[in-house]
Amino acid sequence: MARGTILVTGGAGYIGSHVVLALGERGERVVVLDDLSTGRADAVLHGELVVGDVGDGALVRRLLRTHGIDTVMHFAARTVVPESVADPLKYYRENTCATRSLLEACAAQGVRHFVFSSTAAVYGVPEGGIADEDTPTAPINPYGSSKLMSEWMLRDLAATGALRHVTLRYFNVAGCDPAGRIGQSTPEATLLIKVACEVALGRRPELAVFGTDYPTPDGTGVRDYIHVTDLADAHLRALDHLRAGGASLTLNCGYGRGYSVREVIAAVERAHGAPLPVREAPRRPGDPPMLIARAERIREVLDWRPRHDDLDTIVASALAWERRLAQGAR
Ligand SMILES: NC(=O)c1ccc[n+]([C@@H]2O[C@H](COP(=O)([O-])OP(=O)(O)OC[C@H]3O[C@@H](n4cnc5c(N)ncnc54)[C@H](O)[C@@H]3O)[C@@H](O)[C@H]2O)c1
Ligand SMILES: O=c1ccn([C@@H]2O[C@H](COP(=O)(O)OP(=O)(O)O[C@H]3O[C@H](CO)[C@H](O)[C@H](O)[C@H]3O)[C@@H](O)[C@H]2O)c(=O)[nH]1
Repeated sequence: MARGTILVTGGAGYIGSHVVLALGERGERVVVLDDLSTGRADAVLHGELVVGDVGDGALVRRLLRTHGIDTVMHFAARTVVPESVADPLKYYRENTCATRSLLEACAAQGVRHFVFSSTAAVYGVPEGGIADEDTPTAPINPYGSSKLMSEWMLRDLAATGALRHVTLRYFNVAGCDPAGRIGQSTPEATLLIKVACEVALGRRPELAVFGTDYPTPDGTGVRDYIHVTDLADAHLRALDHLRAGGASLTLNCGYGRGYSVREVIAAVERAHGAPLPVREAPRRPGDPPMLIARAERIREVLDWRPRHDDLDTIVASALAWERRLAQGAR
């Protein structure tokens, strides 16, 4: 069957740009729609970039029609948990309402396949800190709620037979393209590994450890960090699954192992070769103590085989990219 063109929303952002690169390496036809609010045009190394809002229904319908798009990969979103606590309606507008508008356009134009960037934040505080795909969803911050509502709309639309979807619930994504072509360039980043690398290179004065009294082995937050290149591969496999006629799926994307904030700091110190200036700080609003994936299903169903499942590898690639940024790269 002929491969249709893929619309990648948010393809100029951190994760989206890595997936666009992987699609390009496979010779897929790609159109990126991104408003460049946190993404960068020069991170789009493949396909055509259209600058615009994913919530602009008329624009999206025109793109779907004129490019003959049969698959949408939807990354565009606001992604900062504490910001969502402070400004929840922004998250419901930019994540939930924009996704509703996108889905409406997809249904109207006959898009058949949809790959959605969801999040482990839909689980809230799962028992034991570990979640499989059947763990009840109970988000504890508006970011997670905004994404869960999007999941529900997608599920319900798929139930009408309009399209099939793979919803990928990412745990904590980190690291950069091992070849150093693109990386994480998010301005005013809040994610731990990115921030720690900025501190290592003197671009920030210190690293705040948000919470040292969690019920975890060393008192700091525990997360399941997954390399962005392995995550990009999961997207290609999701695409192949849908093209082969596979059923709609919801899958965790993680390695099934957790690291504390202190363990991440130690890994950055190993890669950097020097201690980081660290300050203990209060808990950050909206943060669960521990979030680890049970991630067997994606291996079984998509035959996903991660190749970068190692914290030191993840951190080394993130630090290498940060050095390039410090030298003026994108
Ligand atoms: N980074 C993580 O650890 C993580 C974890 C779980 C889920 N996710 C999800 O993955 C997706 C990508 O996240 P990321 O880390 O690459 O973030 P990012 O901010 O780097 O990328 C988001 C991209 O979407 C664009 N965008 C935002 N709003 C838009 C709009 N209304 N119209 C068009 N473009 C818009 C931004 O300019 C940016 O390029 C998001 O949906 C996020 O919720 C990320
Ligand atoms: O400067 C920092 C930054 C983070 N942390 C801590 O490090 C851990 C990881 O925090 P991140 O900000 O790196 O990531 P989150 O777990 O908050 O959230 C990320 O992963 C989630 C899923 O697990 C969501 O999908 C979300 O999009 C994405 O931001 C948390 O315990 C946090 O408190 C610090 O101590 N200091």
